[in-house]
Amino acid sequence: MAIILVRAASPGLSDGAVGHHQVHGSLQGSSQLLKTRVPPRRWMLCSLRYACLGLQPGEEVGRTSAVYSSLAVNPAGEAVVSSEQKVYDVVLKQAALLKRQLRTPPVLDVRPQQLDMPRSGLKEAYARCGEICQEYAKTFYLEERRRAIWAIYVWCRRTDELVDGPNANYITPTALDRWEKRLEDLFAGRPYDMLDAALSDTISRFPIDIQPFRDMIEGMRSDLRKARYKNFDELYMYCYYVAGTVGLMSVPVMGIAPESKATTESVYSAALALGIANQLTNILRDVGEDARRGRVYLPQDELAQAGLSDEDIFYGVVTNRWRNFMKQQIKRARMFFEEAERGVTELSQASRWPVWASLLLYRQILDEIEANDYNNFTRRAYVGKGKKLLALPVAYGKSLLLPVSLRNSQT
Ligand SMILES: CC(C)=CCC/C(C)=C/CC/C(C)=C/CC/C(C)=C/[C@@H]1[C@@H](COP(=O)(O)OP(=O)(O)O)[C@]1(C)CC/C=C(\C)CC/C=C(\C)CCC=C(C)C
Ligand SMILES: [Mn+2]
Repeated sequence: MAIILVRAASPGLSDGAVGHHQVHGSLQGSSQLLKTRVPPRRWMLCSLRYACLGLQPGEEVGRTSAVYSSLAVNPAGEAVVSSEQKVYDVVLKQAALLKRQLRTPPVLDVRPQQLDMPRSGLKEAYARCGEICQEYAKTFYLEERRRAIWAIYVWCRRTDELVDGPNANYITPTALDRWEKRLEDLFAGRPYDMLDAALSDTISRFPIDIQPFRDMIEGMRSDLRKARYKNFDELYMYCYYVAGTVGLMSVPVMGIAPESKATTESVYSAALALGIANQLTNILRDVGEDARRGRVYLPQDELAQAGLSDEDIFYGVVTNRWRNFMKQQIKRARMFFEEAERGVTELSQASRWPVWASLLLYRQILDEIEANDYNNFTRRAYVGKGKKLLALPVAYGKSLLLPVSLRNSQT
Protein backbone atom coordinates (compact mmCIF):
# COMPACT_ATOMS: atom_id res chain seq x y z
CA MET A 1 0.00 0.00 0.00
CA ALA A 2 1.33 3.45 -0.85
CA ILE A 3 0.75 6.62 1.10
CA ILE A 4 0.14 9.56 -1.15
CA LEU A 5 0.03 13.26 -0.45
CA VAL A 6 -2.84 15.19 -1.88
CA ARG A 7 -3.47 18.89 -1.67
CA ALA A 8 -6.32 19.56 0.74
CA ALA A 9 -9.30 19.99 -1.47
CA SER A 10 -11.70 18.73 1.11
CA PRO A 11 -13.37 20.40 4.05
CA GLY A 12 -11.85 19.35 7.30
CA LEU A 13 -8.30 19.58 6.09
CA SER A 14 -6.81 22.98 6.68
CA ASP A 15 -6.46 25.12 3.61
CA GLY A 16 -3.43 24.57 1.45
CA ALA A 17 -2.37 21.80 3.78
CA VAL A 18 -1.33 18.45 2.59
CA GLY A 19 -3.36 15.52 3.72
CA HIS A 20 -2.21 11.95 4.01
CA HIS A 21 -4.44 9.91 1.82
CA GLN A 22 -3.81 6.25 1.89
CA VAL A 23 -4.59 4.30 -1.21
CA HIS A 24 -3.51 1.05 -2.66
CA GLY A 25 -1.50 2.48 -5.51
CA SER A 26 0.37 5.66 -6.18
CA LEU A 27 -0.79 9.01 -7.39
CA GLN A 28 1.00 11.91 -8.98
CA GLY A 29 -0.20 15.18 -10.39
CA SER A 30 -3.78 16.22 -10.23
CA SER A 31 -5.40 17.45 -13.37
CA GLN A 32 -4.84 14.55 -15.69
CA LEU A 33 -7.03 11.50 -15.50
CA LEU A 34 -5.08 9.13 -13.36
CA LYS A 35 -5.23 5.49 -14.05
CA THR A 36 -3.78 3.72 -11.10
CA ARG A 37 -4.89 0.20 -10.51
CA VAL A 38 -6.25 -0.38 -7.10
CA PRO A 39 -7.44 -3.73 -5.88
CA PRO A 40 -11.21 -3.68 -6.05
CA ARG A 41 -13.13 -3.20 -2.83
CA ARG A 42 -10.18 -1.96 -0.79
CA TRP A 43 -9.41 1.68 -0.66
CA MET A 44 -9.18 4.38 1.94
CA LEU A 45 -11.23 7.48 2.32
CA CYS A 46 -9.83 10.89 2.77
CA SER A 47 -12.62 13.41 2.80
CA LEU A 48 -14.29 14.47 5.99
CA ARG A 49 -17.39 14.90 3.91
CA TYR A 50 -17.76 11.15 4.08
CA ALA A 51 -18.62 11.54 7.70
CA CYS A 52 -22.03 12.81 6.67
CA LEU A 53 -22.70 9.49 5.09
CA GLY A 54 -21.92 7.71 8.32
CA LEU A 55 -18.29 7.00 7.51
CA GLN A 56 -15.12 8.26 9.10
CA PRO A 57 -12.13 9.73 7.31
CA GLY A 58 -9.59 7.04 6.79
CA GLU A 59 -12.20 4.36 7.08
CA GLU A 60 -11.99 1.53 4.64
CA VAL A 61 -15.05 1.02 2.48
CA GLY A 62 -16.23 -1.20 -0.29
CA ARG A 63 -16.45 0.15 -3.81
CA THR A 64 -20.19 0.26 -3.78
CA SER A 65 -20.48 2.63 -0.82
CA ALA A 66 -21.95 6.04 -1.42
CA VAL A 67 -18.83 8.05 -1.09
CA TYR A 68 -17.17 11.23 -2.10
CA SER A 69 -13.51 11.92 -2.19
CA SER A 70 -10.48 13.33 -3.92
CA LEU A 71 -10.17 9.88 -5.39
CA ALA A 72 -12.81 7.90 -7.15
CA VAL A 73 -12.73 4.40 -8.50
CA ASN A 74 -14.11 3.55 -11.90
CA PRO A 75 -15.87 0.24 -12.65
CA ALA A 76 -12.58 -1.30 -13.75
CA GLY A 77 -11.19 -0.70 -10.28
CA GLU A 78 -8.92 2.12 -11.42
CA ALA A 79 -8.37 5.25 -9.35
CA VAL A 80 -9.36 8.40 -11.20
CA VAL A 81 -9.23 12.00 -10.14
CA SER A 82 -12.61 12.96 -8.80
CA SER A 83 -14.77 15.85 -9.89
CA GLU A 84 -13.91 17.61 -6.65
CA GLN A 85 -10.23 17.54 -7.50
CA LYS A 86 -10.82 18.69 -11.09
CA VAL A 87 -12.97 21.58 -9.89
CA TYR A 88 -10.40 22.46 -7.24
CA ASP A 89 -7.88 22.95 -10.02
CA VAL A 90 -10.22 25.60 -11.45
CA VAL A 91 -10.44 27.19 -8.00
CA LEU A 92 -6.66 27.39 -7.80
CA LYS A 93 -6.46 28.95 -11.24
CA GLN A 94 -9.11 31.55 -10.40
CA ALA A 95 -7.41 32.39 -7.12
CA ALA A 96 -4.05 32.76 -8.87
CA LEU A 97 -5.58 35.11 -11.44
CA LEU A 98 -7.14 37.26 -8.75
CA LYS A 99 -3.92 37.43 -6.76
CA ARG A 100 -1.89 38.32 -9.87
CA GLN A 101 -4.30 41.04 -10.95
CA LEU A 102 -4.43 42.53 -7.48
CA ARG A 103 -0.63 42.65 -7.31
CA THR A 104 -0.08 44.22 -10.72
CA PRO A 105 -2.19 46.78 -12.60
CA PRO A 106 -4.91 44.84 -14.42
CA VAL A 107 -4.09 43.68 -17.91
CA LEU A 108 -7.59 43.02 -19.14
CA ASP A 109 -8.96 42.18 -22.53
CA VAL A 110 -11.45 45.01 -22.41
CA ARG A 111 -11.20 48.49 -20.97
CA PRO A 112 -14.24 50.67 -20.49
CA GLN A 113 -13.12 53.19 -23.09
CA GLN A 114 -12.78 50.39 -25.65
CA LEU A 115 -16.46 49.64 -25.43
CA ASP A 116 -18.12 51.27 -28.38
CA MET A 117 -20.98 52.58 -26.31
CA PRO A 118 -21.78 55.99 -24.81
CA ARG A 119 -21.87 56.29 -21.00
CA SER A 120 -25.63 56.93 -21.09
CA GLY A 121 -26.10 53.64 -22.96
CA LEU A 122 -24.17 51.76 -20.29
CA LYS A 123 -26.22 53.41 -17.58
CA GLU A 124 -29.38 52.20 -19.27
CA ALA A 125 -27.91 48.72 -19.72
CA TYR A 126 -27.11 48.39 -16.00
CA ALA A 127 -30.51 49.81 -15.07
CA ARG A 128 -32.17 47.12 -17.18
CA CYS A 129 -30.02 44.48 -15.44
CA GLY A 130 -31.22 45.92 -12.12
CA GLU A 131 -34.85 45.64 -13.21
CA ILE A 132 -34.42 42.02 -14.26
CA CYS A 133 -32.80 41.23 -10.91
CA GLN A 134 -35.69 42.81 -9.08
CA GLU A 135 -38.11 40.62 -11.01
CA TYR A 136 -36.27 37.39 -10.26
CA ALA A 137 -34.10 37.81 -7.23
CA LYS A 138 -35.43 40.17 -4.65
CA THR A 139 -32.86 39.30 -2.00
CA PHE A 140 -29.77 39.77 -4.10
CA TYR A 141 -27.28 42.43 -3.37
CA LEU A 142 -27.17 46.01 -2.36
CA GLU A 143 -24.68 48.79 -2.42
CA GLU A 144 -21.51 49.54 -4.36
CA ARG A 145 -20.67 46.52 -6.41
CA ARG A 146 -24.26 45.67 -7.07
CA ARG A 147 -24.34 46.76 -10.71
CA ALA A 148 -21.61 44.28 -11.56
CA ILE A 149 -23.43 41.49 -9.72
CA TRP A 150 -26.62 42.46 -11.59
CA ALA A 151 -24.81 42.09 -14.90
CA ILE A 152 -23.45 38.66 -13.91
CA TYR A 153 -26.82 37.60 -12.55
CA VAL A 154 -28.57 38.56 -15.76
CA TRP A 155 -26.08 36.65 -17.90
CA CYS A 156 -26.55 33.55 -15.67
CA ARG A 157 -30.32 33.89 -15.79
CA ARG A 158 -30.31 34.21 -19.58
CA THR A 159 -28.03 31.20 -19.87
CA ASP A 160 -30.37 29.14 -17.70
CA GLU A 161 -33.41 30.37 -19.65
CA LEU A 162 -31.91 28.90 -22.81
CA VAL A 163 -32.47 25.39 -21.46
CA ASP A 164 -35.29 26.06 -19.00
CA GLY A 165 -37.20 28.92 -20.55
CA PRO A 166 -40.16 29.01 -22.94
CA ASN A 167 -37.99 28.26 -25.99
CA ALA A 168 -36.11 25.43 -24.32
CA ASN A 169 -37.54 22.81 -26.72
CA TYR A 170 -35.82 24.51 -29.62
CA ILE A 171 -32.43 24.80 -27.97
CA THR A 172 -29.73 22.64 -29.53
CA PRO A 173 -26.04 22.24 -28.72
CA THR A 174 -25.38 24.53 -31.69
CA ALA A 175 -27.41 27.28 -30.07
CA LEU A 176 -25.25 26.91 -26.97
CA ASP A 177 -22.13 27.07 -29.13
CA ARG A 178 -23.44 30.36 -30.52
CA TRP A 179 -24.09 31.62 -26.99
CA GLU A 180 -20.49 30.74 -26.10
CA LYS A 181 -19.22 32.64 -29.14
CA ARG A 182 -21.21 35.62 -27.94
CA LEU A 183 -19.60 35.23 -24.54
CA GLU A 184 -16.14 35.30 -26.11
CA ASP A 185 -17.12 38.42 -28.04
CA LEU A 186 -18.33 40.26 -25.00
CA PHE A 187 -15.13 39.33 -23.16
CA ALA A 188 -13.25 40.83 -26.11
CA GLY A 189 -15.21 44.07 -25.84
CA ARG A 190 -17.72 43.29 -28.62
CA PRO A 191 -21.05 42.97 -26.83
CA TYR A 192 -24.01 41.80 -28.87
CA ASP A 193 -26.75 43.64 -27.03
CA MET A 194 -27.32 46.04 -24.19
CA LEU A 195 -27.25 43.41 -21.45
CA ASP A 196 -24.03 41.92 -22.79
CA ALA A 197 -22.60 45.44 -22.79
CA ALA A 198 -23.20 45.73 -19.05
CA LEU A 199 -21.24 42.51 -18.54
CA SER A 200 -18.48 43.65 -20.92
CA ASP A 201 -18.15 46.76 -18.81
CA THR A 202 -18.14 44.70 -15.60
CA ILE A 203 -15.35 42.43 -16.77
CA SER A 204 -13.35 45.47 -17.74
CA ARG A 205 -13.56 46.71 -14.16
CA PHE A 206 -13.05 43.53 -12.14
CA PRO A 207 -10.54 40.70 -12.55
CA ILE A 208 -13.10 38.23 -13.85
CA ASP A 209 -12.03 35.20 -15.88
CA ILE A 210 -14.03 33.64 -18.71
CA GLN A 211 -13.68 30.04 -17.55
CA PRO A 212 -16.53 29.90 -15.02
CA PHE A 213 -18.83 31.42 -17.67
CA ARG A 214 -17.79 28.82 -20.22
CA ASP A 215 -18.26 26.12 -17.61
CA MET A 216 -21.80 27.27 -16.89
CA ILE A 217 -22.63 26.87 -20.59
CA GLU A 218 -21.11 23.39 -20.36
CA GLY A 219 -23.56 22.65 -17.53
CA MET A 220 -26.45 23.66 -19.78
CA ARG A 221 -25.07 21.38 -22.49
CA SER A 222 -25.06 18.52 -20.06
CA ASP A 223 -28.70 19.27 -19.19
CA LEU A 224 -29.53 18.76 -22.87
CA ARG A 225 -27.95 15.33 -23.09
CA LYS A 226 -28.19 13.87 -19.62
CA ALA A 227 -31.06 13.17 -17.25
CA ARG A 228 -29.43 10.75 -14.79
CA TYR A 229 -26.36 10.92 -12.54
CA LYS A 230 -24.58 7.68 -11.71
CA ASN A 231 -23.04 8.85 -8.47
CA PHE A 232 -22.28 11.91 -6.40
CA ASP A 233 -19.09 12.54 -8.31
CA GLU A 234 -21.09 13.11 -11.50
CA LEU A 235 -23.64 15.21 -9.66
CA TYR A 236 -20.89 17.30 -8.07
CA MET A 237 -19.54 18.16 -11.50
CA TYR A 238 -23.00 19.19 -12.69
CA CYS A 239 -23.47 21.35 -9.58
CA TYR A 240 -20.13 22.99 -10.20
CA TYR A 241 -21.05 23.78 -13.79
CA VAL A 242 -24.42 25.35 -13.13
CA ALA A 243 -23.92 26.85 -9.68
CA GLY A 244 -20.38 26.57 -8.29
CA THR A 245 -19.35 28.73 -11.24
CA VAL A 246 -21.56 31.54 -9.90
CA GLY A 247 -19.46 31.64 -6.74
CA LEU A 248 -16.24 31.84 -8.79
CA MET A 249 -17.67 34.63 -10.97
CA SER A 250 -18.78 36.62 -7.93
CA VAL A 251 -15.67 36.65 -5.73
CA PRO A 252 -13.65 39.07 -7.90
CA VAL A 253 -16.53 41.53 -7.72
CA MET A 254 -17.38 41.05 -4.07
CA GLY A 255 -13.78 41.35 -3.02
CA ILE A 256 -11.93 39.92 -0.05
CA ALA A 257 -11.76 42.04 3.12
CA PRO A 258 -8.40 43.85 3.22
CA GLU A 259 -7.97 42.75 6.83
CA SER A 260 -8.71 39.09 6.06
CA LYS A 261 -5.90 36.64 6.76
CA ALA A 262 -7.54 33.86 4.78
CA THR A 263 -5.94 32.62 1.60
CA THR A 264 -7.57 33.57 -1.68
CA GLU A 265 -7.92 29.86 -2.45
CA SER A 266 -9.93 29.25 0.70
CA VAL A 267 -12.32 32.10 -0.12
CA TYR A 268 -12.83 30.72 -3.62
CA SER A 269 -13.40 27.26 -2.16
CA ALA A 270 -16.08 28.66 0.14
CA ALA A 271 -17.73 30.48 -2.76
CA LEU A 272 -17.71 27.27 -4.76
CA ALA A 273 -19.22 25.43 -1.77
CA LEU A 274 -22.05 27.96 -1.58
CA GLY A 275 -22.93 27.39 -5.21
CA ILE A 276 -22.85 23.60 -4.72
CA ALA A 277 -24.94 23.85 -1.54
CA ASN A 278 -27.53 26.00 -3.30
CA GLN A 279 -27.79 23.67 -6.25
CA LEU A 280 -28.04 20.55 -4.08
CA THR A 281 -30.82 22.31 -2.19
CA ASN A 282 -32.53 23.21 -5.48
CA ILE A 283 -32.36 19.58 -6.52
CA LEU A 284 -33.77 18.31 -3.22
CA ARG A 285 -36.58 20.85 -3.34
CA ASP A 286 -37.52 20.08 -6.95
CA VAL A 287 -37.47 16.27 -6.95
CA GLY A 288 -41.14 15.95 -7.98
CA GLU A 289 -41.02 18.79 -10.49
CA ASP A 290 -37.87 17.41 -12.13
CA ALA A 291 -39.30 13.88 -12.22
CA ARG A 292 -42.31 15.18 -14.13
CA ARG A 293 -39.82 16.40 -16.74
CA GLY A 294 -38.17 12.98 -16.79
CA ARG A 295 -35.17 14.12 -14.76
CA VAL A 296 -33.64 12.51 -11.70
CA TYR A 297 -30.62 14.39 -10.41
CA LEU A 298 -30.21 12.25 -7.30
CA PRO A 299 -27.22 9.88 -7.46
CA GLN A 300 -28.39 6.53 -8.81
CA ASP A 301 -25.97 4.50 -6.70
CA GLU A 302 -27.12 6.16 -3.50
CA LEU A 303 -30.75 5.60 -4.43
CA ALA A 304 -30.02 1.93 -5.03
CA GLN A 305 -28.20 1.59 -1.72
CA ALA A 306 -31.24 3.03 0.01
CA GLY A 307 -33.39 0.42 -1.75
CA LEU A 308 -34.95 3.06 -4.00
CA SER A 309 -35.23 3.47 -7.75
CA ASP A 310 -36.49 5.94 -10.34
CA GLU A 311 -39.90 4.25 -10.12
CA ASP A 312 -40.21 5.22 -6.45
CA ILE A 313 -39.57 8.81 -7.45
CA PHE A 314 -42.06 8.77 -10.32
CA TYR A 315 -44.57 7.07 -8.02
CA GLY A 316 -43.89 9.75 -5.42
CA VAL A 317 -44.92 8.17 -2.13
CA VAL A 318 -43.09 9.24 1.03
CA THR A 319 -41.90 6.08 2.76
CA ASN A 320 -39.43 5.55 5.59
CA ARG A 321 -36.83 4.57 3.03
CA TRP A 322 -37.36 7.87 1.29
CA ARG A 323 -37.20 9.80 4.58
CA ASN A 324 -33.92 8.15 5.53
CA PHE A 325 -32.48 8.76 2.09
CA MET A 326 -33.51 12.41 2.20
CA LYS A 327 -32.00 12.85 5.66
CA GLN A 328 -28.59 11.86 4.28
CA GLN A 329 -28.94 14.13 1.26
CA ILE A 330 -29.95 17.08 3.43
CA LYS A 331 -27.03 16.39 5.75
CA ARG A 332 -24.61 16.60 2.87
CA ALA A 333 -26.12 19.84 1.52
CA ARG A 334 -25.77 21.34 5.01
CA MET A 335 -22.09 20.41 5.09
CA PHE A 336 -21.52 22.44 1.95
CA PHE A 337 -23.34 25.38 3.55
CA GLU A 338 -21.10 25.02 6.60
CA GLU A 339 -18.03 25.10 4.40
CA ALA A 340 -19.36 28.21 2.66
CA GLU A 341 -20.00 29.95 5.99
CA ARG A 342 -16.28 29.94 6.77
CA GLY A 343 -15.66 32.09 3.70
CA VAL A 344 -18.44 34.66 3.97
CA THR A 345 -16.78 36.50 6.84
CA GLU A 346 -13.66 36.91 4.70
CA LEU A 347 -15.48 38.88 2.02
CA SER A 348 -15.34 42.65 1.92
CA GLN A 349 -17.69 44.19 4.47
CA ALA A 350 -20.25 45.45 1.92
CA SER A 351 -20.59 42.03 0.32
CA ARG A 352 -21.14 40.02 3.46
CA TRP A 353 -24.72 40.98 4.19
CA PRO A 354 -26.27 39.97 0.87
CA VAL A 355 -24.27 36.74 0.82
CA TRP A 356 -25.28 35.86 4.39
CA ALA A 357 -28.90 36.67 3.51
CA SER A 358 -28.83 34.43 0.48
CA LEU A 359 -27.08 31.61 2.40
CA LEU A 360 -29.50 31.72 5.33
CA LEU A 361 -32.57 31.90 3.09
CA TYR A 362 -31.49 29.12 0.81
CA ARG A 363 -30.48 26.87 3.69
CA GLN A 364 -33.93 27.29 5.22
CA ILE A 365 -35.39 25.48 2.23
CA LEU A 366 -33.80 22.34 3.71
CA ASP A 367 -35.65 22.97 7.01
CA GLU A 368 -38.87 23.34 5.04
CA ILE A 369 -38.33 20.00 3.28
CA GLU A 370 -38.05 18.45 6.76
CA ALA A 371 -41.13 20.33 7.92
CA ASN A 372 -43.01 18.88 4.92
CA ASP A 373 -42.07 15.42 6.22
CA TYR A 374 -39.78 14.99 3.18
CA ASN A 375 -42.62 15.22 0.70
CA ASN A 376 -40.76 16.90 -2.11
CA PHE A 377 -42.84 15.00 -4.66
CA THR A 378 -45.99 17.06 -4.47
CA ARG A 379 -45.18 19.89 -2.02
CA ARG A 380 -42.73 22.64 -2.85
CA ALA A 381 -40.64 23.64 0.17
CA TYR A 382 -41.19 27.32 0.60
CA VAL A 383 -39.73 29.79 3.08
CA GLY A 384 -42.51 32.10 4.24
CA LYS A 385 -42.31 35.90 4.23
CA GLY A 386 -41.96 36.11 8.01
CA LYS A 387 -38.94 33.81 8.08
CA LYS A 388 -37.43 35.63 5.13
CA LEU A 389 -37.76 38.97 6.89
CA LEU A 390 -36.28 37.55 10.06
CA ALA A 391 -33.23 36.31 8.15
CA LEU A 392 -32.28 39.82 7.06
CA PRO A 393 -31.34 41.28 10.47
CA VAL A 394 -29.63 38.00 11.36
CA ALA A 395 -27.63 38.28 8.14
CA TYR A 396 -26.81 41.88 8.95
CA GLY A 397 -25.61 40.92 12.44
CA LYS A 398 -23.40 38.19 11.01
CA SER A 399 -21.98 40.57 8.43
CA LEU A 400 -20.60 42.75 11.22
CA LEU A 401 -18.51 39.93 12.67
CA LEU A 402 -14.77 40.00 12.15
CA PRO A 403 -13.37 37.63 9.53
CA VAL A 404 -12.88 34.21 11.11
CA SER A 405 -9.24 34.24 9.95
CA LEU A 406 -8.66 37.38 11.98
CA ARG A 407 -10.52 36.15 15.04
CA ASN A 408 -8.34 33.05 15.12
CA SER A 409 -5.14 35.01 14.67
CA GLN A 410 -6.05 37.37 17.53
CA THR A 411 -6.56 34.65 20.12
C1 LIG B 1 -16.97 33.33 0.02
C2 LIG B 1 -18.37 33.25 -0.44
C3 LIG B 1 -19.24 32.33 0.30
C4 LIG B 1 -18.76 34.03 -1.45
C5 LIG B 1 -20.08 34.10 -2.03
C6 LIG B 1 -20.11 33.54 -3.42
C7 LIG B 1 -21.45 33.62 -4.06
C8 LIG B 1 -22.06 34.92 -4.29
C9 LIG B 1 -22.06 32.51 -4.42
C10 LIG B 1 -23.36 32.52 -5.11
C11 LIG B 1 -23.95 31.20 -5.10
C12 LIG B 1 -25.22 31.18 -5.89
C13 LIG B 1 -26.26 32.20 -5.66
C14 LIG B 1 -25.36 30.19 -6.79
C15 LIG B 1 -26.53 30.03 -7.67
C16 LIG B 1 -27.03 28.64 -7.56
C17 LIG B 1 -28.22 28.41 -8.42
C18 LIG B 1 -29.52 28.54 -7.78
C19 LIG B 1 -28.06 28.06 -9.72
C20 LIG B 1 -29.15 27.87 -10.65
C21 LIG B 1 -28.92 27.02 -11.75
C22 LIG B 1 -29.78 26.12 -12.54
O1 LIG B 1 -30.58 25.33 -11.70
P1 LIG B 1 -32.08 24.91 -12.03
O2 LIG B 1 -32.36 25.07 -13.47
O3 LIG B 1 -32.24 23.58 -11.42
O4 LIG B 1 -32.82 25.96 -11.17
P2 LIG B 1 -34.13 26.80 -11.47
O5 LIG B 1 -35.24 25.85 -11.27
O6 LIG B 1 -34.01 27.32 -12.86
O7 LIG B 1 -34.08 27.91 -10.44
C23 LIG B 1 -29.21 28.40 -11.88
C24 LIG B 1 -30.54 28.86 -12.24
C25 LIG B 1 -28.06 29.05 -12.64
C26 LIG B 1 -28.24 30.52 -12.83
C27 LIG B 1 -27.88 31.26 -11.60
C28 LIG B 1 -28.42 32.45 -11.28
C29 LIG B 1 -29.42 33.09 -12.12
C30 LIG B 1 -27.99 33.12 -10.01
C31 LIG B 1 -26.79 34.03 -10.22
C32 LIG B 1 -26.60 34.83 -9.00
C33 LIG B 1 -25.71 35.83 -8.87
C34 LIG B 1 -24.76 36.21 -9.92
C35 LIG B 1 -25.73 36.67 -7.64
C36 LIG B 1 -24.95 36.08 -6.49
C37 LIG B 1 -25.03 37.07 -5.40
C38 LIG B 1 -25.43 36.83 -4.14
C39 LIG B 1 -25.48 37.95 -3.21
C40 LIG B 1 -25.82 35.50 -3.63
MN1 LIG C 1 -33.28 26.58 -14.44
